[in-house]
Amino acid sequence: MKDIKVKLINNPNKIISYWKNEKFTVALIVFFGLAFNGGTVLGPIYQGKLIDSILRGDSLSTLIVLGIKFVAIIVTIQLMRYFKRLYIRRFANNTSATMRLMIYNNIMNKSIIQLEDESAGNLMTRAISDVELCVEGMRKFTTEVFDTGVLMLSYFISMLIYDVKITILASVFIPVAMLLAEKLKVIIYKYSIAFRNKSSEVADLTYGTIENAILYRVNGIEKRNRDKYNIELEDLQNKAIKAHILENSMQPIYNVIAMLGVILVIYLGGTKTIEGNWTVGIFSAYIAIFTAMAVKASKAAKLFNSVQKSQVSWKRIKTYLSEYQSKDTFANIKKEKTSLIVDSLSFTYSIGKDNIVENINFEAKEGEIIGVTGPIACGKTTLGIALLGQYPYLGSIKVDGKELKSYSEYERSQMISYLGHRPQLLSDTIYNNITLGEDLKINSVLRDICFEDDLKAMPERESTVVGNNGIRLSGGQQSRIALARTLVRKNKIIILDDPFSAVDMQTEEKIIENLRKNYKESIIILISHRLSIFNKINKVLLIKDDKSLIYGTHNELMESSTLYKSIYDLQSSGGGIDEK
Ligand SMILES: Nc1ncnc2c1ncn2[C@@H]1O[C@H](COP(=O)(O)OP(=O)(O)OP(=O)(O)O)[C@@H](O)[C@H]1O
Repeated sequence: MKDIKVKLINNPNKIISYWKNEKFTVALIVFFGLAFNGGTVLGPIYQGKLIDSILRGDSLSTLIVLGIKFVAIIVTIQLMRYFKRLYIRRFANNTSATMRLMIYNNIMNKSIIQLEDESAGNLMTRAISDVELCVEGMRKFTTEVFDTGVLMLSYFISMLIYDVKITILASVFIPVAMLLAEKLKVIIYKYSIAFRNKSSEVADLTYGTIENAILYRVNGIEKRNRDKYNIELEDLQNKAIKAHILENSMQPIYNVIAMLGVILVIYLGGTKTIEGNWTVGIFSAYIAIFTAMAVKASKAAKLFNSVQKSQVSWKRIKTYLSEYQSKDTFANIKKEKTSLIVDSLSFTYSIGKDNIVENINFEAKEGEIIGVTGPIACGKTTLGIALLGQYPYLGSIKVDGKELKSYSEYERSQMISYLGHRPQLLSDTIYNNITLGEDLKINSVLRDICFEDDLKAMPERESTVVGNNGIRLSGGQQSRIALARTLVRKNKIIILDDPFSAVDMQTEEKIIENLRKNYKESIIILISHRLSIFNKINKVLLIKDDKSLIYGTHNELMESSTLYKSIYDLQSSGGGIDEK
């Protein structure tokens, strides 16, 4: 199927928009749907004419002409059916792609706070599986508008043309079957939603189990976890049975109700035929049309059910469908010297909660490395995150004289790079992990992070695939590749949170030396517990337990802060800040 284009859509949270978005395809569906379903009735009509012609003893040539017409009608109708199906499938594919794009766009535009609230990955996986169900319901609905709606209408009209009284009397049972199906959908909906929710829970549990398999094994809790998983699976099965049993067990009942009218058709139509008011061919055509209509009507429940199921999915994805926002990639960043002025900065993750860091003041200029240290949980990581400007903050963070929050998100991403605690490596090559798909030279950054010897031992060099989360690399290699990613663009401000925890002290020293030499246009914020290299950097920010600060050079802090001096001395003699 060619020329499937993913189109942006207005009002993506209204389901009708998806039909509007595919106007041309929908027009073709309507054309072929009307032609196929409207024309289908001609099949039994011509079949009846053929029977009458045989009974009348018409000549062979008349029979052949009638036979050819009959075959031509059948072939044309089937062709119409083929095109109707083709375009409905195209509508479904396009809609599915559009919905996925809108969900992707919505997630990509969520703020960092919203993304932390719900795991973006899980959310996306769940929403995508709902897209499939929802679109399947939309496809069935579109199909059934013609296969049930138009078809039944054309059957009904042709039956009325044959005989109004018989048609009205015999068709009375059909709305009863449809009404029953319609009423039961509420109950089916209830069970269906319980099944879908459980299914999501089990999916989450499955992902969690895969992710934590080794943890469970090492700690000997595999059995406990398996037992819990089994209980959840049993519950899922029960809910699946309840959701499906009612839906499927009702079908024969609808059939019987809808078909009750056939008794009347046989009696009244038969009498009419015996009396000579109908030919055998008309009688046969009428029975065929009525039976087809009754069967269609009894299957209307399927339509209601599929619409109902798709509504369940639609409700779940609806909240993730919002107007497309293209990411702006315009950056107005000063080329000249970088400066950072932090004034009375206070920050907490959730509005209304106590500040985690408070009244932070310091200044830095390009070429400087600023160390941030302090006891466990004093807020070092939090300060690093606050300096990214992704969360709301109080006070001021000025980069090159302009308030950080007044830069656009894209500009901030171009000015500041950040290395968090976890290396967050992609299951890709070393090169792609560093460049994130951009065309960048990485030789010098590999030298800066002292990775050249490591690379020599890898036959594929920078094309080495690191495995899921960098599993094929050592801890120190993982953290240095993540460090290289943070350094490679030489952003104005580089925030490194504990980058050397998996690196030996000698390598750490060499890397710091490289940073000093080769990143003279950047300001580096180096968060660390380990103070051994703090005598080689420009300034140190010590955050104390009571949230108070000391800012100065290493030598100044050694003189002015007994806390800093004692930590430094302790670590120099083999202890650490945590023991303090
Ligand atoms: N995302 C978060 N939401 C709410 N509170 C958080 C969040 N992250 C950290 N905190 C809280 O902020 C406080 C400071 O944590 P932070 O990680 O900044 O300290 P740290 O000095 O970097 O710690 P460590 O030395 O252990 O690395 C802690 O009390 C922690 O519970």
